[in-house]
Amino acid sequence: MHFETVIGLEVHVELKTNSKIFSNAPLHYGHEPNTNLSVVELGYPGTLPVLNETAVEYGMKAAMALNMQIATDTKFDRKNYYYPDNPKAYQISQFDKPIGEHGSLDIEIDGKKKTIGITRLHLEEDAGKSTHKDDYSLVDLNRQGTALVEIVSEPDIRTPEEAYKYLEKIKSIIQYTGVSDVKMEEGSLRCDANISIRPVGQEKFGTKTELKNLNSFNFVRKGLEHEVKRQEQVLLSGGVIEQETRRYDEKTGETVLMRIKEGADDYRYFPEPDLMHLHIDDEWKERVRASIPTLPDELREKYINEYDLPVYDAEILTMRKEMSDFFSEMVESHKAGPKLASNWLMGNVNEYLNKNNTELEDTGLTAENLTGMINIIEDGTISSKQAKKVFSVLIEKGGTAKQVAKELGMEQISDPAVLTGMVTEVLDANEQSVEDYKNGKDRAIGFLVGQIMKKSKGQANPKMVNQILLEEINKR
Ligand SMILES: Nc1ncnc2c1ncn2[C@@H]1O[C@H](COP(=O)(O)OP(=O)(O)OP(=O)(O)O)[C@@H](O)[C@H]1O
Ligand SMILES: [Mg+2]
Ligand SMILES: [Mg+2]
Repeated sequence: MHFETVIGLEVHVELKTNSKIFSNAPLHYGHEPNTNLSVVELGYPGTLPVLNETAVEYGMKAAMALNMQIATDTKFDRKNYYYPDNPKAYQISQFDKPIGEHGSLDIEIDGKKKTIGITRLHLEEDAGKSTHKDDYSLVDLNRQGTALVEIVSEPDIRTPEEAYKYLEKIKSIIQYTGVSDVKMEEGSLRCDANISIRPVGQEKFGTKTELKNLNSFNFVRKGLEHEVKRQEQVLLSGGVIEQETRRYDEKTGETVLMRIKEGADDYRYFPEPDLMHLHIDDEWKERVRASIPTLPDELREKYINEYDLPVYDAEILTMRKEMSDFFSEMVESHKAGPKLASNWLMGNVNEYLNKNNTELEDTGLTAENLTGMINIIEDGTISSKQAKKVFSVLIEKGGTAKQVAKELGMEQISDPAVLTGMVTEVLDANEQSVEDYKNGKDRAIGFLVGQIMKKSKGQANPKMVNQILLEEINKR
């Protein structure tokens, strides 16, 4: 029997607000445990939540960037559950009136566009963080009350690879809006993956399991791949899939049972009595909409159509906003050739960023100086080999390419008069080679070029040397 896979993803994104969603406690990643707290997060009786306006705007921004309709009337609800990292014993979330609905995003699979529906985006507060040791557990409530959006996809995803692409796209779009750092390693982007299989041709969905503890996009893909196989085995051996939550184990690459999944009824959702309905008028919506920058899909089209970049280049350059801003500045403000600019960014620059695990904005490189370097390669001031050394200095320390090349003593000799002088000297000293060349031994040229390069300590412009050499030989 052949099965088809059905996947729906829940993505949680922490919003980069200065304070928490329902209190003025500050937000900092990596602070001493249990220091960024107020009585609201601690659930003291008699405390009241106050909604953070920026969190609402950030939620709207993310929802708009994902092509969603923004609610005019929205409200908050209590989702009740007890866990040590949730001292109030409920989470304020949104149940039946989320801030955003009916969205979508496009992914590309084998060169074809596929649209994935997004059911909803709702605002909620994050829980604290538990760390489990051998015989005890630690609770850090700093994260408690952090503004969060949950973005729930339609079950439109059909393969683990599509799930991977969907996550990359969501990450990129949210990163462009600036409402979150979307760093999976710091937990500001997290993903739960729901998955079921059904016999090919069957319309009704199979029972789903939900995978948690997926700490990278790669683990999401691997966890789903494993879960497809596991569910197939269960069904083929006559078993049934239980609706359950499973944990992905990074060491074994397998998924293991965590708990039988609660249904929505178990949470006893009810309207949050301490917060009023929130009305979002058109004026507010439009103000927020106007603050959304050009998003990656639109930029990608522009790079392909206006700058003639290959699809691959356009895709890589538009993944992160810093990168596309940098590229656009090179091309638009400093008139760099798009393909040359792209080659450097996708090649040496990306290689450096990956190797050093750093971001473009934390290096010494500027769009102006990288363009300047490309220009002095083009006009022959430095060779492309020398450029590698100049580049290292530019990205590590900064400076202009001209100045760095001068400091490294590597400016190419491109003055025709100086080069002609060198060529003449070498020809005078190697009459036999000149003779050989005239008798058809082409290899003699290589020897002569070598002598000139040696004389110039490698600094002669090779293109010009070749040209002048041939002219001077022909004169003899
Ligand atoms: N049969 C199915 N197979 C695979 N995915 C499914 C199936 N049915 C629903 N889904 C997906 O599962 C996800 C359910 O997420 P949702 O947030 O609505 O519920 P939940 O996981 O029960 O709630 P909670 O936020 O409490 O975890 C959605 O992305 C949906 O597309
Ligand atoms: Mg959910
Ligand atoms: Mg879920």
